[in-house]
Amino acid sequence: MTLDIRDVPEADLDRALDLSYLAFHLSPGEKRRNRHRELLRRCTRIGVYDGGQLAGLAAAHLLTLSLPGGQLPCAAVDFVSVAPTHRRRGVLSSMMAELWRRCAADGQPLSCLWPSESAIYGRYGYAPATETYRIEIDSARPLALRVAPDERPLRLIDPADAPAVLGPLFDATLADRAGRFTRDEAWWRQEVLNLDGARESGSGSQPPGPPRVVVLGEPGEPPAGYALYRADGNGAGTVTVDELEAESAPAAAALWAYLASIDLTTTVRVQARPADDPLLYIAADRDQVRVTRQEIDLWVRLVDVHAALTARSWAAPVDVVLDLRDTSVPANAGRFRLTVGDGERAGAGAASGATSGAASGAASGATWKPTDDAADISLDVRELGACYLGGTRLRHLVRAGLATEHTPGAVRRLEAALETEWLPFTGENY
Ligand SMILES: CC(=O)SCCNC(=O)CCNC(=O)[C@H](O)C(C)(C)COP(=O)(O)OP(=O)(O)OC[C@H]1O[C@@H](n2cnc3c(N)ncnc32)[C@H](O)[C@@H]1OP(=O)(O)O
Repeated sequence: MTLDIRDVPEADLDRALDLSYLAFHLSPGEKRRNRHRELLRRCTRIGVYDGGQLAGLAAAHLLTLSLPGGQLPCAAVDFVSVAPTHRRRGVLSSMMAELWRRCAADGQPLSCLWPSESAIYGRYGYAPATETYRIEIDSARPLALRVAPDERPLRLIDPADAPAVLGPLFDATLADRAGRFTRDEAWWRQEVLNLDGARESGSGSQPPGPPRVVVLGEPGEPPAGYALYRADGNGAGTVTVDELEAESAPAAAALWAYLASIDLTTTVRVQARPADDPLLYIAADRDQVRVTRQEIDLWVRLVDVHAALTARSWAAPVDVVLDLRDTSVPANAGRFRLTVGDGERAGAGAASGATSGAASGAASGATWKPTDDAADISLDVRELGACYLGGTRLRHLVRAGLATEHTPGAVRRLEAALETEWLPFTGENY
């Protein structure tokens, strides 16, 4: 069997979708298929051909991910499918190797994905980097909060107007939360608001199509917060919250109080919230606001460690030598000195919301240089990726035996530099 790895041309988009549906056991209708075709058309597409047969497919959306104090282009892997007749012969491994080459050529220092099975992607250097909570509010009674709600008016707006009205507030959140994707108008319309109704939104009895959009603030002024939600039922129904952003705790309190007071509903179900969501602290009765599920969210891979480390901001100065293992991308492997000389300046980038553009190493104040000096810490690129957005504590990985500290105190110092004000959060899927 001679396998040939090459780009999947647009002419093969339908074959690629058929392979994907075969691998995932799906039979979508025309609307969903059209959506998938359009998504796949915009992706980088790597195919493995066995003669005339497409036997393997890996695609990557070209997205931009928020980092502590910045943003970087990110290859967001999707549609990974190998024909059942060709599995376990290294097809996936060959596609991942090709993906690293493409990332280097296309200037994407990061890659991310949601795995179909957690056991698959660690071997390729991916690690869980963000976490999400599912939250349920018992709204059969008024929501008791310890913070007085912002008293500005709430209004429902046409979802078609939402990208323009909500976009600036969402963009501002990127400076606080690493792990989020930037959005353009098309992303808002199709992926977030489902304006064409092609996305598989609406679980169970929840209606598909666009969500309700409620905005906090005086008309004509920038909103202080918003929520995207759906309501169903008749008497004991459920409000399902897709997204909620607020500029302050009182603004968030106003929106949560609104969602919990919608008539004919008794439960508010929140699909994805950060693990440090202020709601968990301002709820006066924590029995009324329960975390019903805790999940790994986004998996991240540092494809170009130098670009990744010099693009983020750092919370404290640090000077450590890391002995880094990377079996898939050898250019990352070796002993390197990470120096962040000016912690104050590095932190200021995040505080001022310096989020525009791609890699901007100048703002981070970090250098990452090869060295012959003895290592302070040894670890795999997978563990560095887990800590990169600030969601995993390096000391926990050392305690778990996945990284080694050679110089006492080095792990604490690096951990202090990696720390972020808020935990990273993704909160949406593509
Ligand atoms: C981001 C995404 O799109 S996630 C979606 C992934 N796709 C799916 O789940 C669809 C159904 N499954 C498939 O299409 C295939 O089985 C794939 C893509 C998961 C694996 O493709 P294959 O070509 O069989 O993988 P390949 O032969 O390259 O295996 C590489 C390694 O991963 C391991 N591996 C592959 N699949 C799995 C799995 N499901 N669970 C655990 N290990 C796995 C192999 O054992 C092998 O290990 P080794 O390097 O130690 O020998």
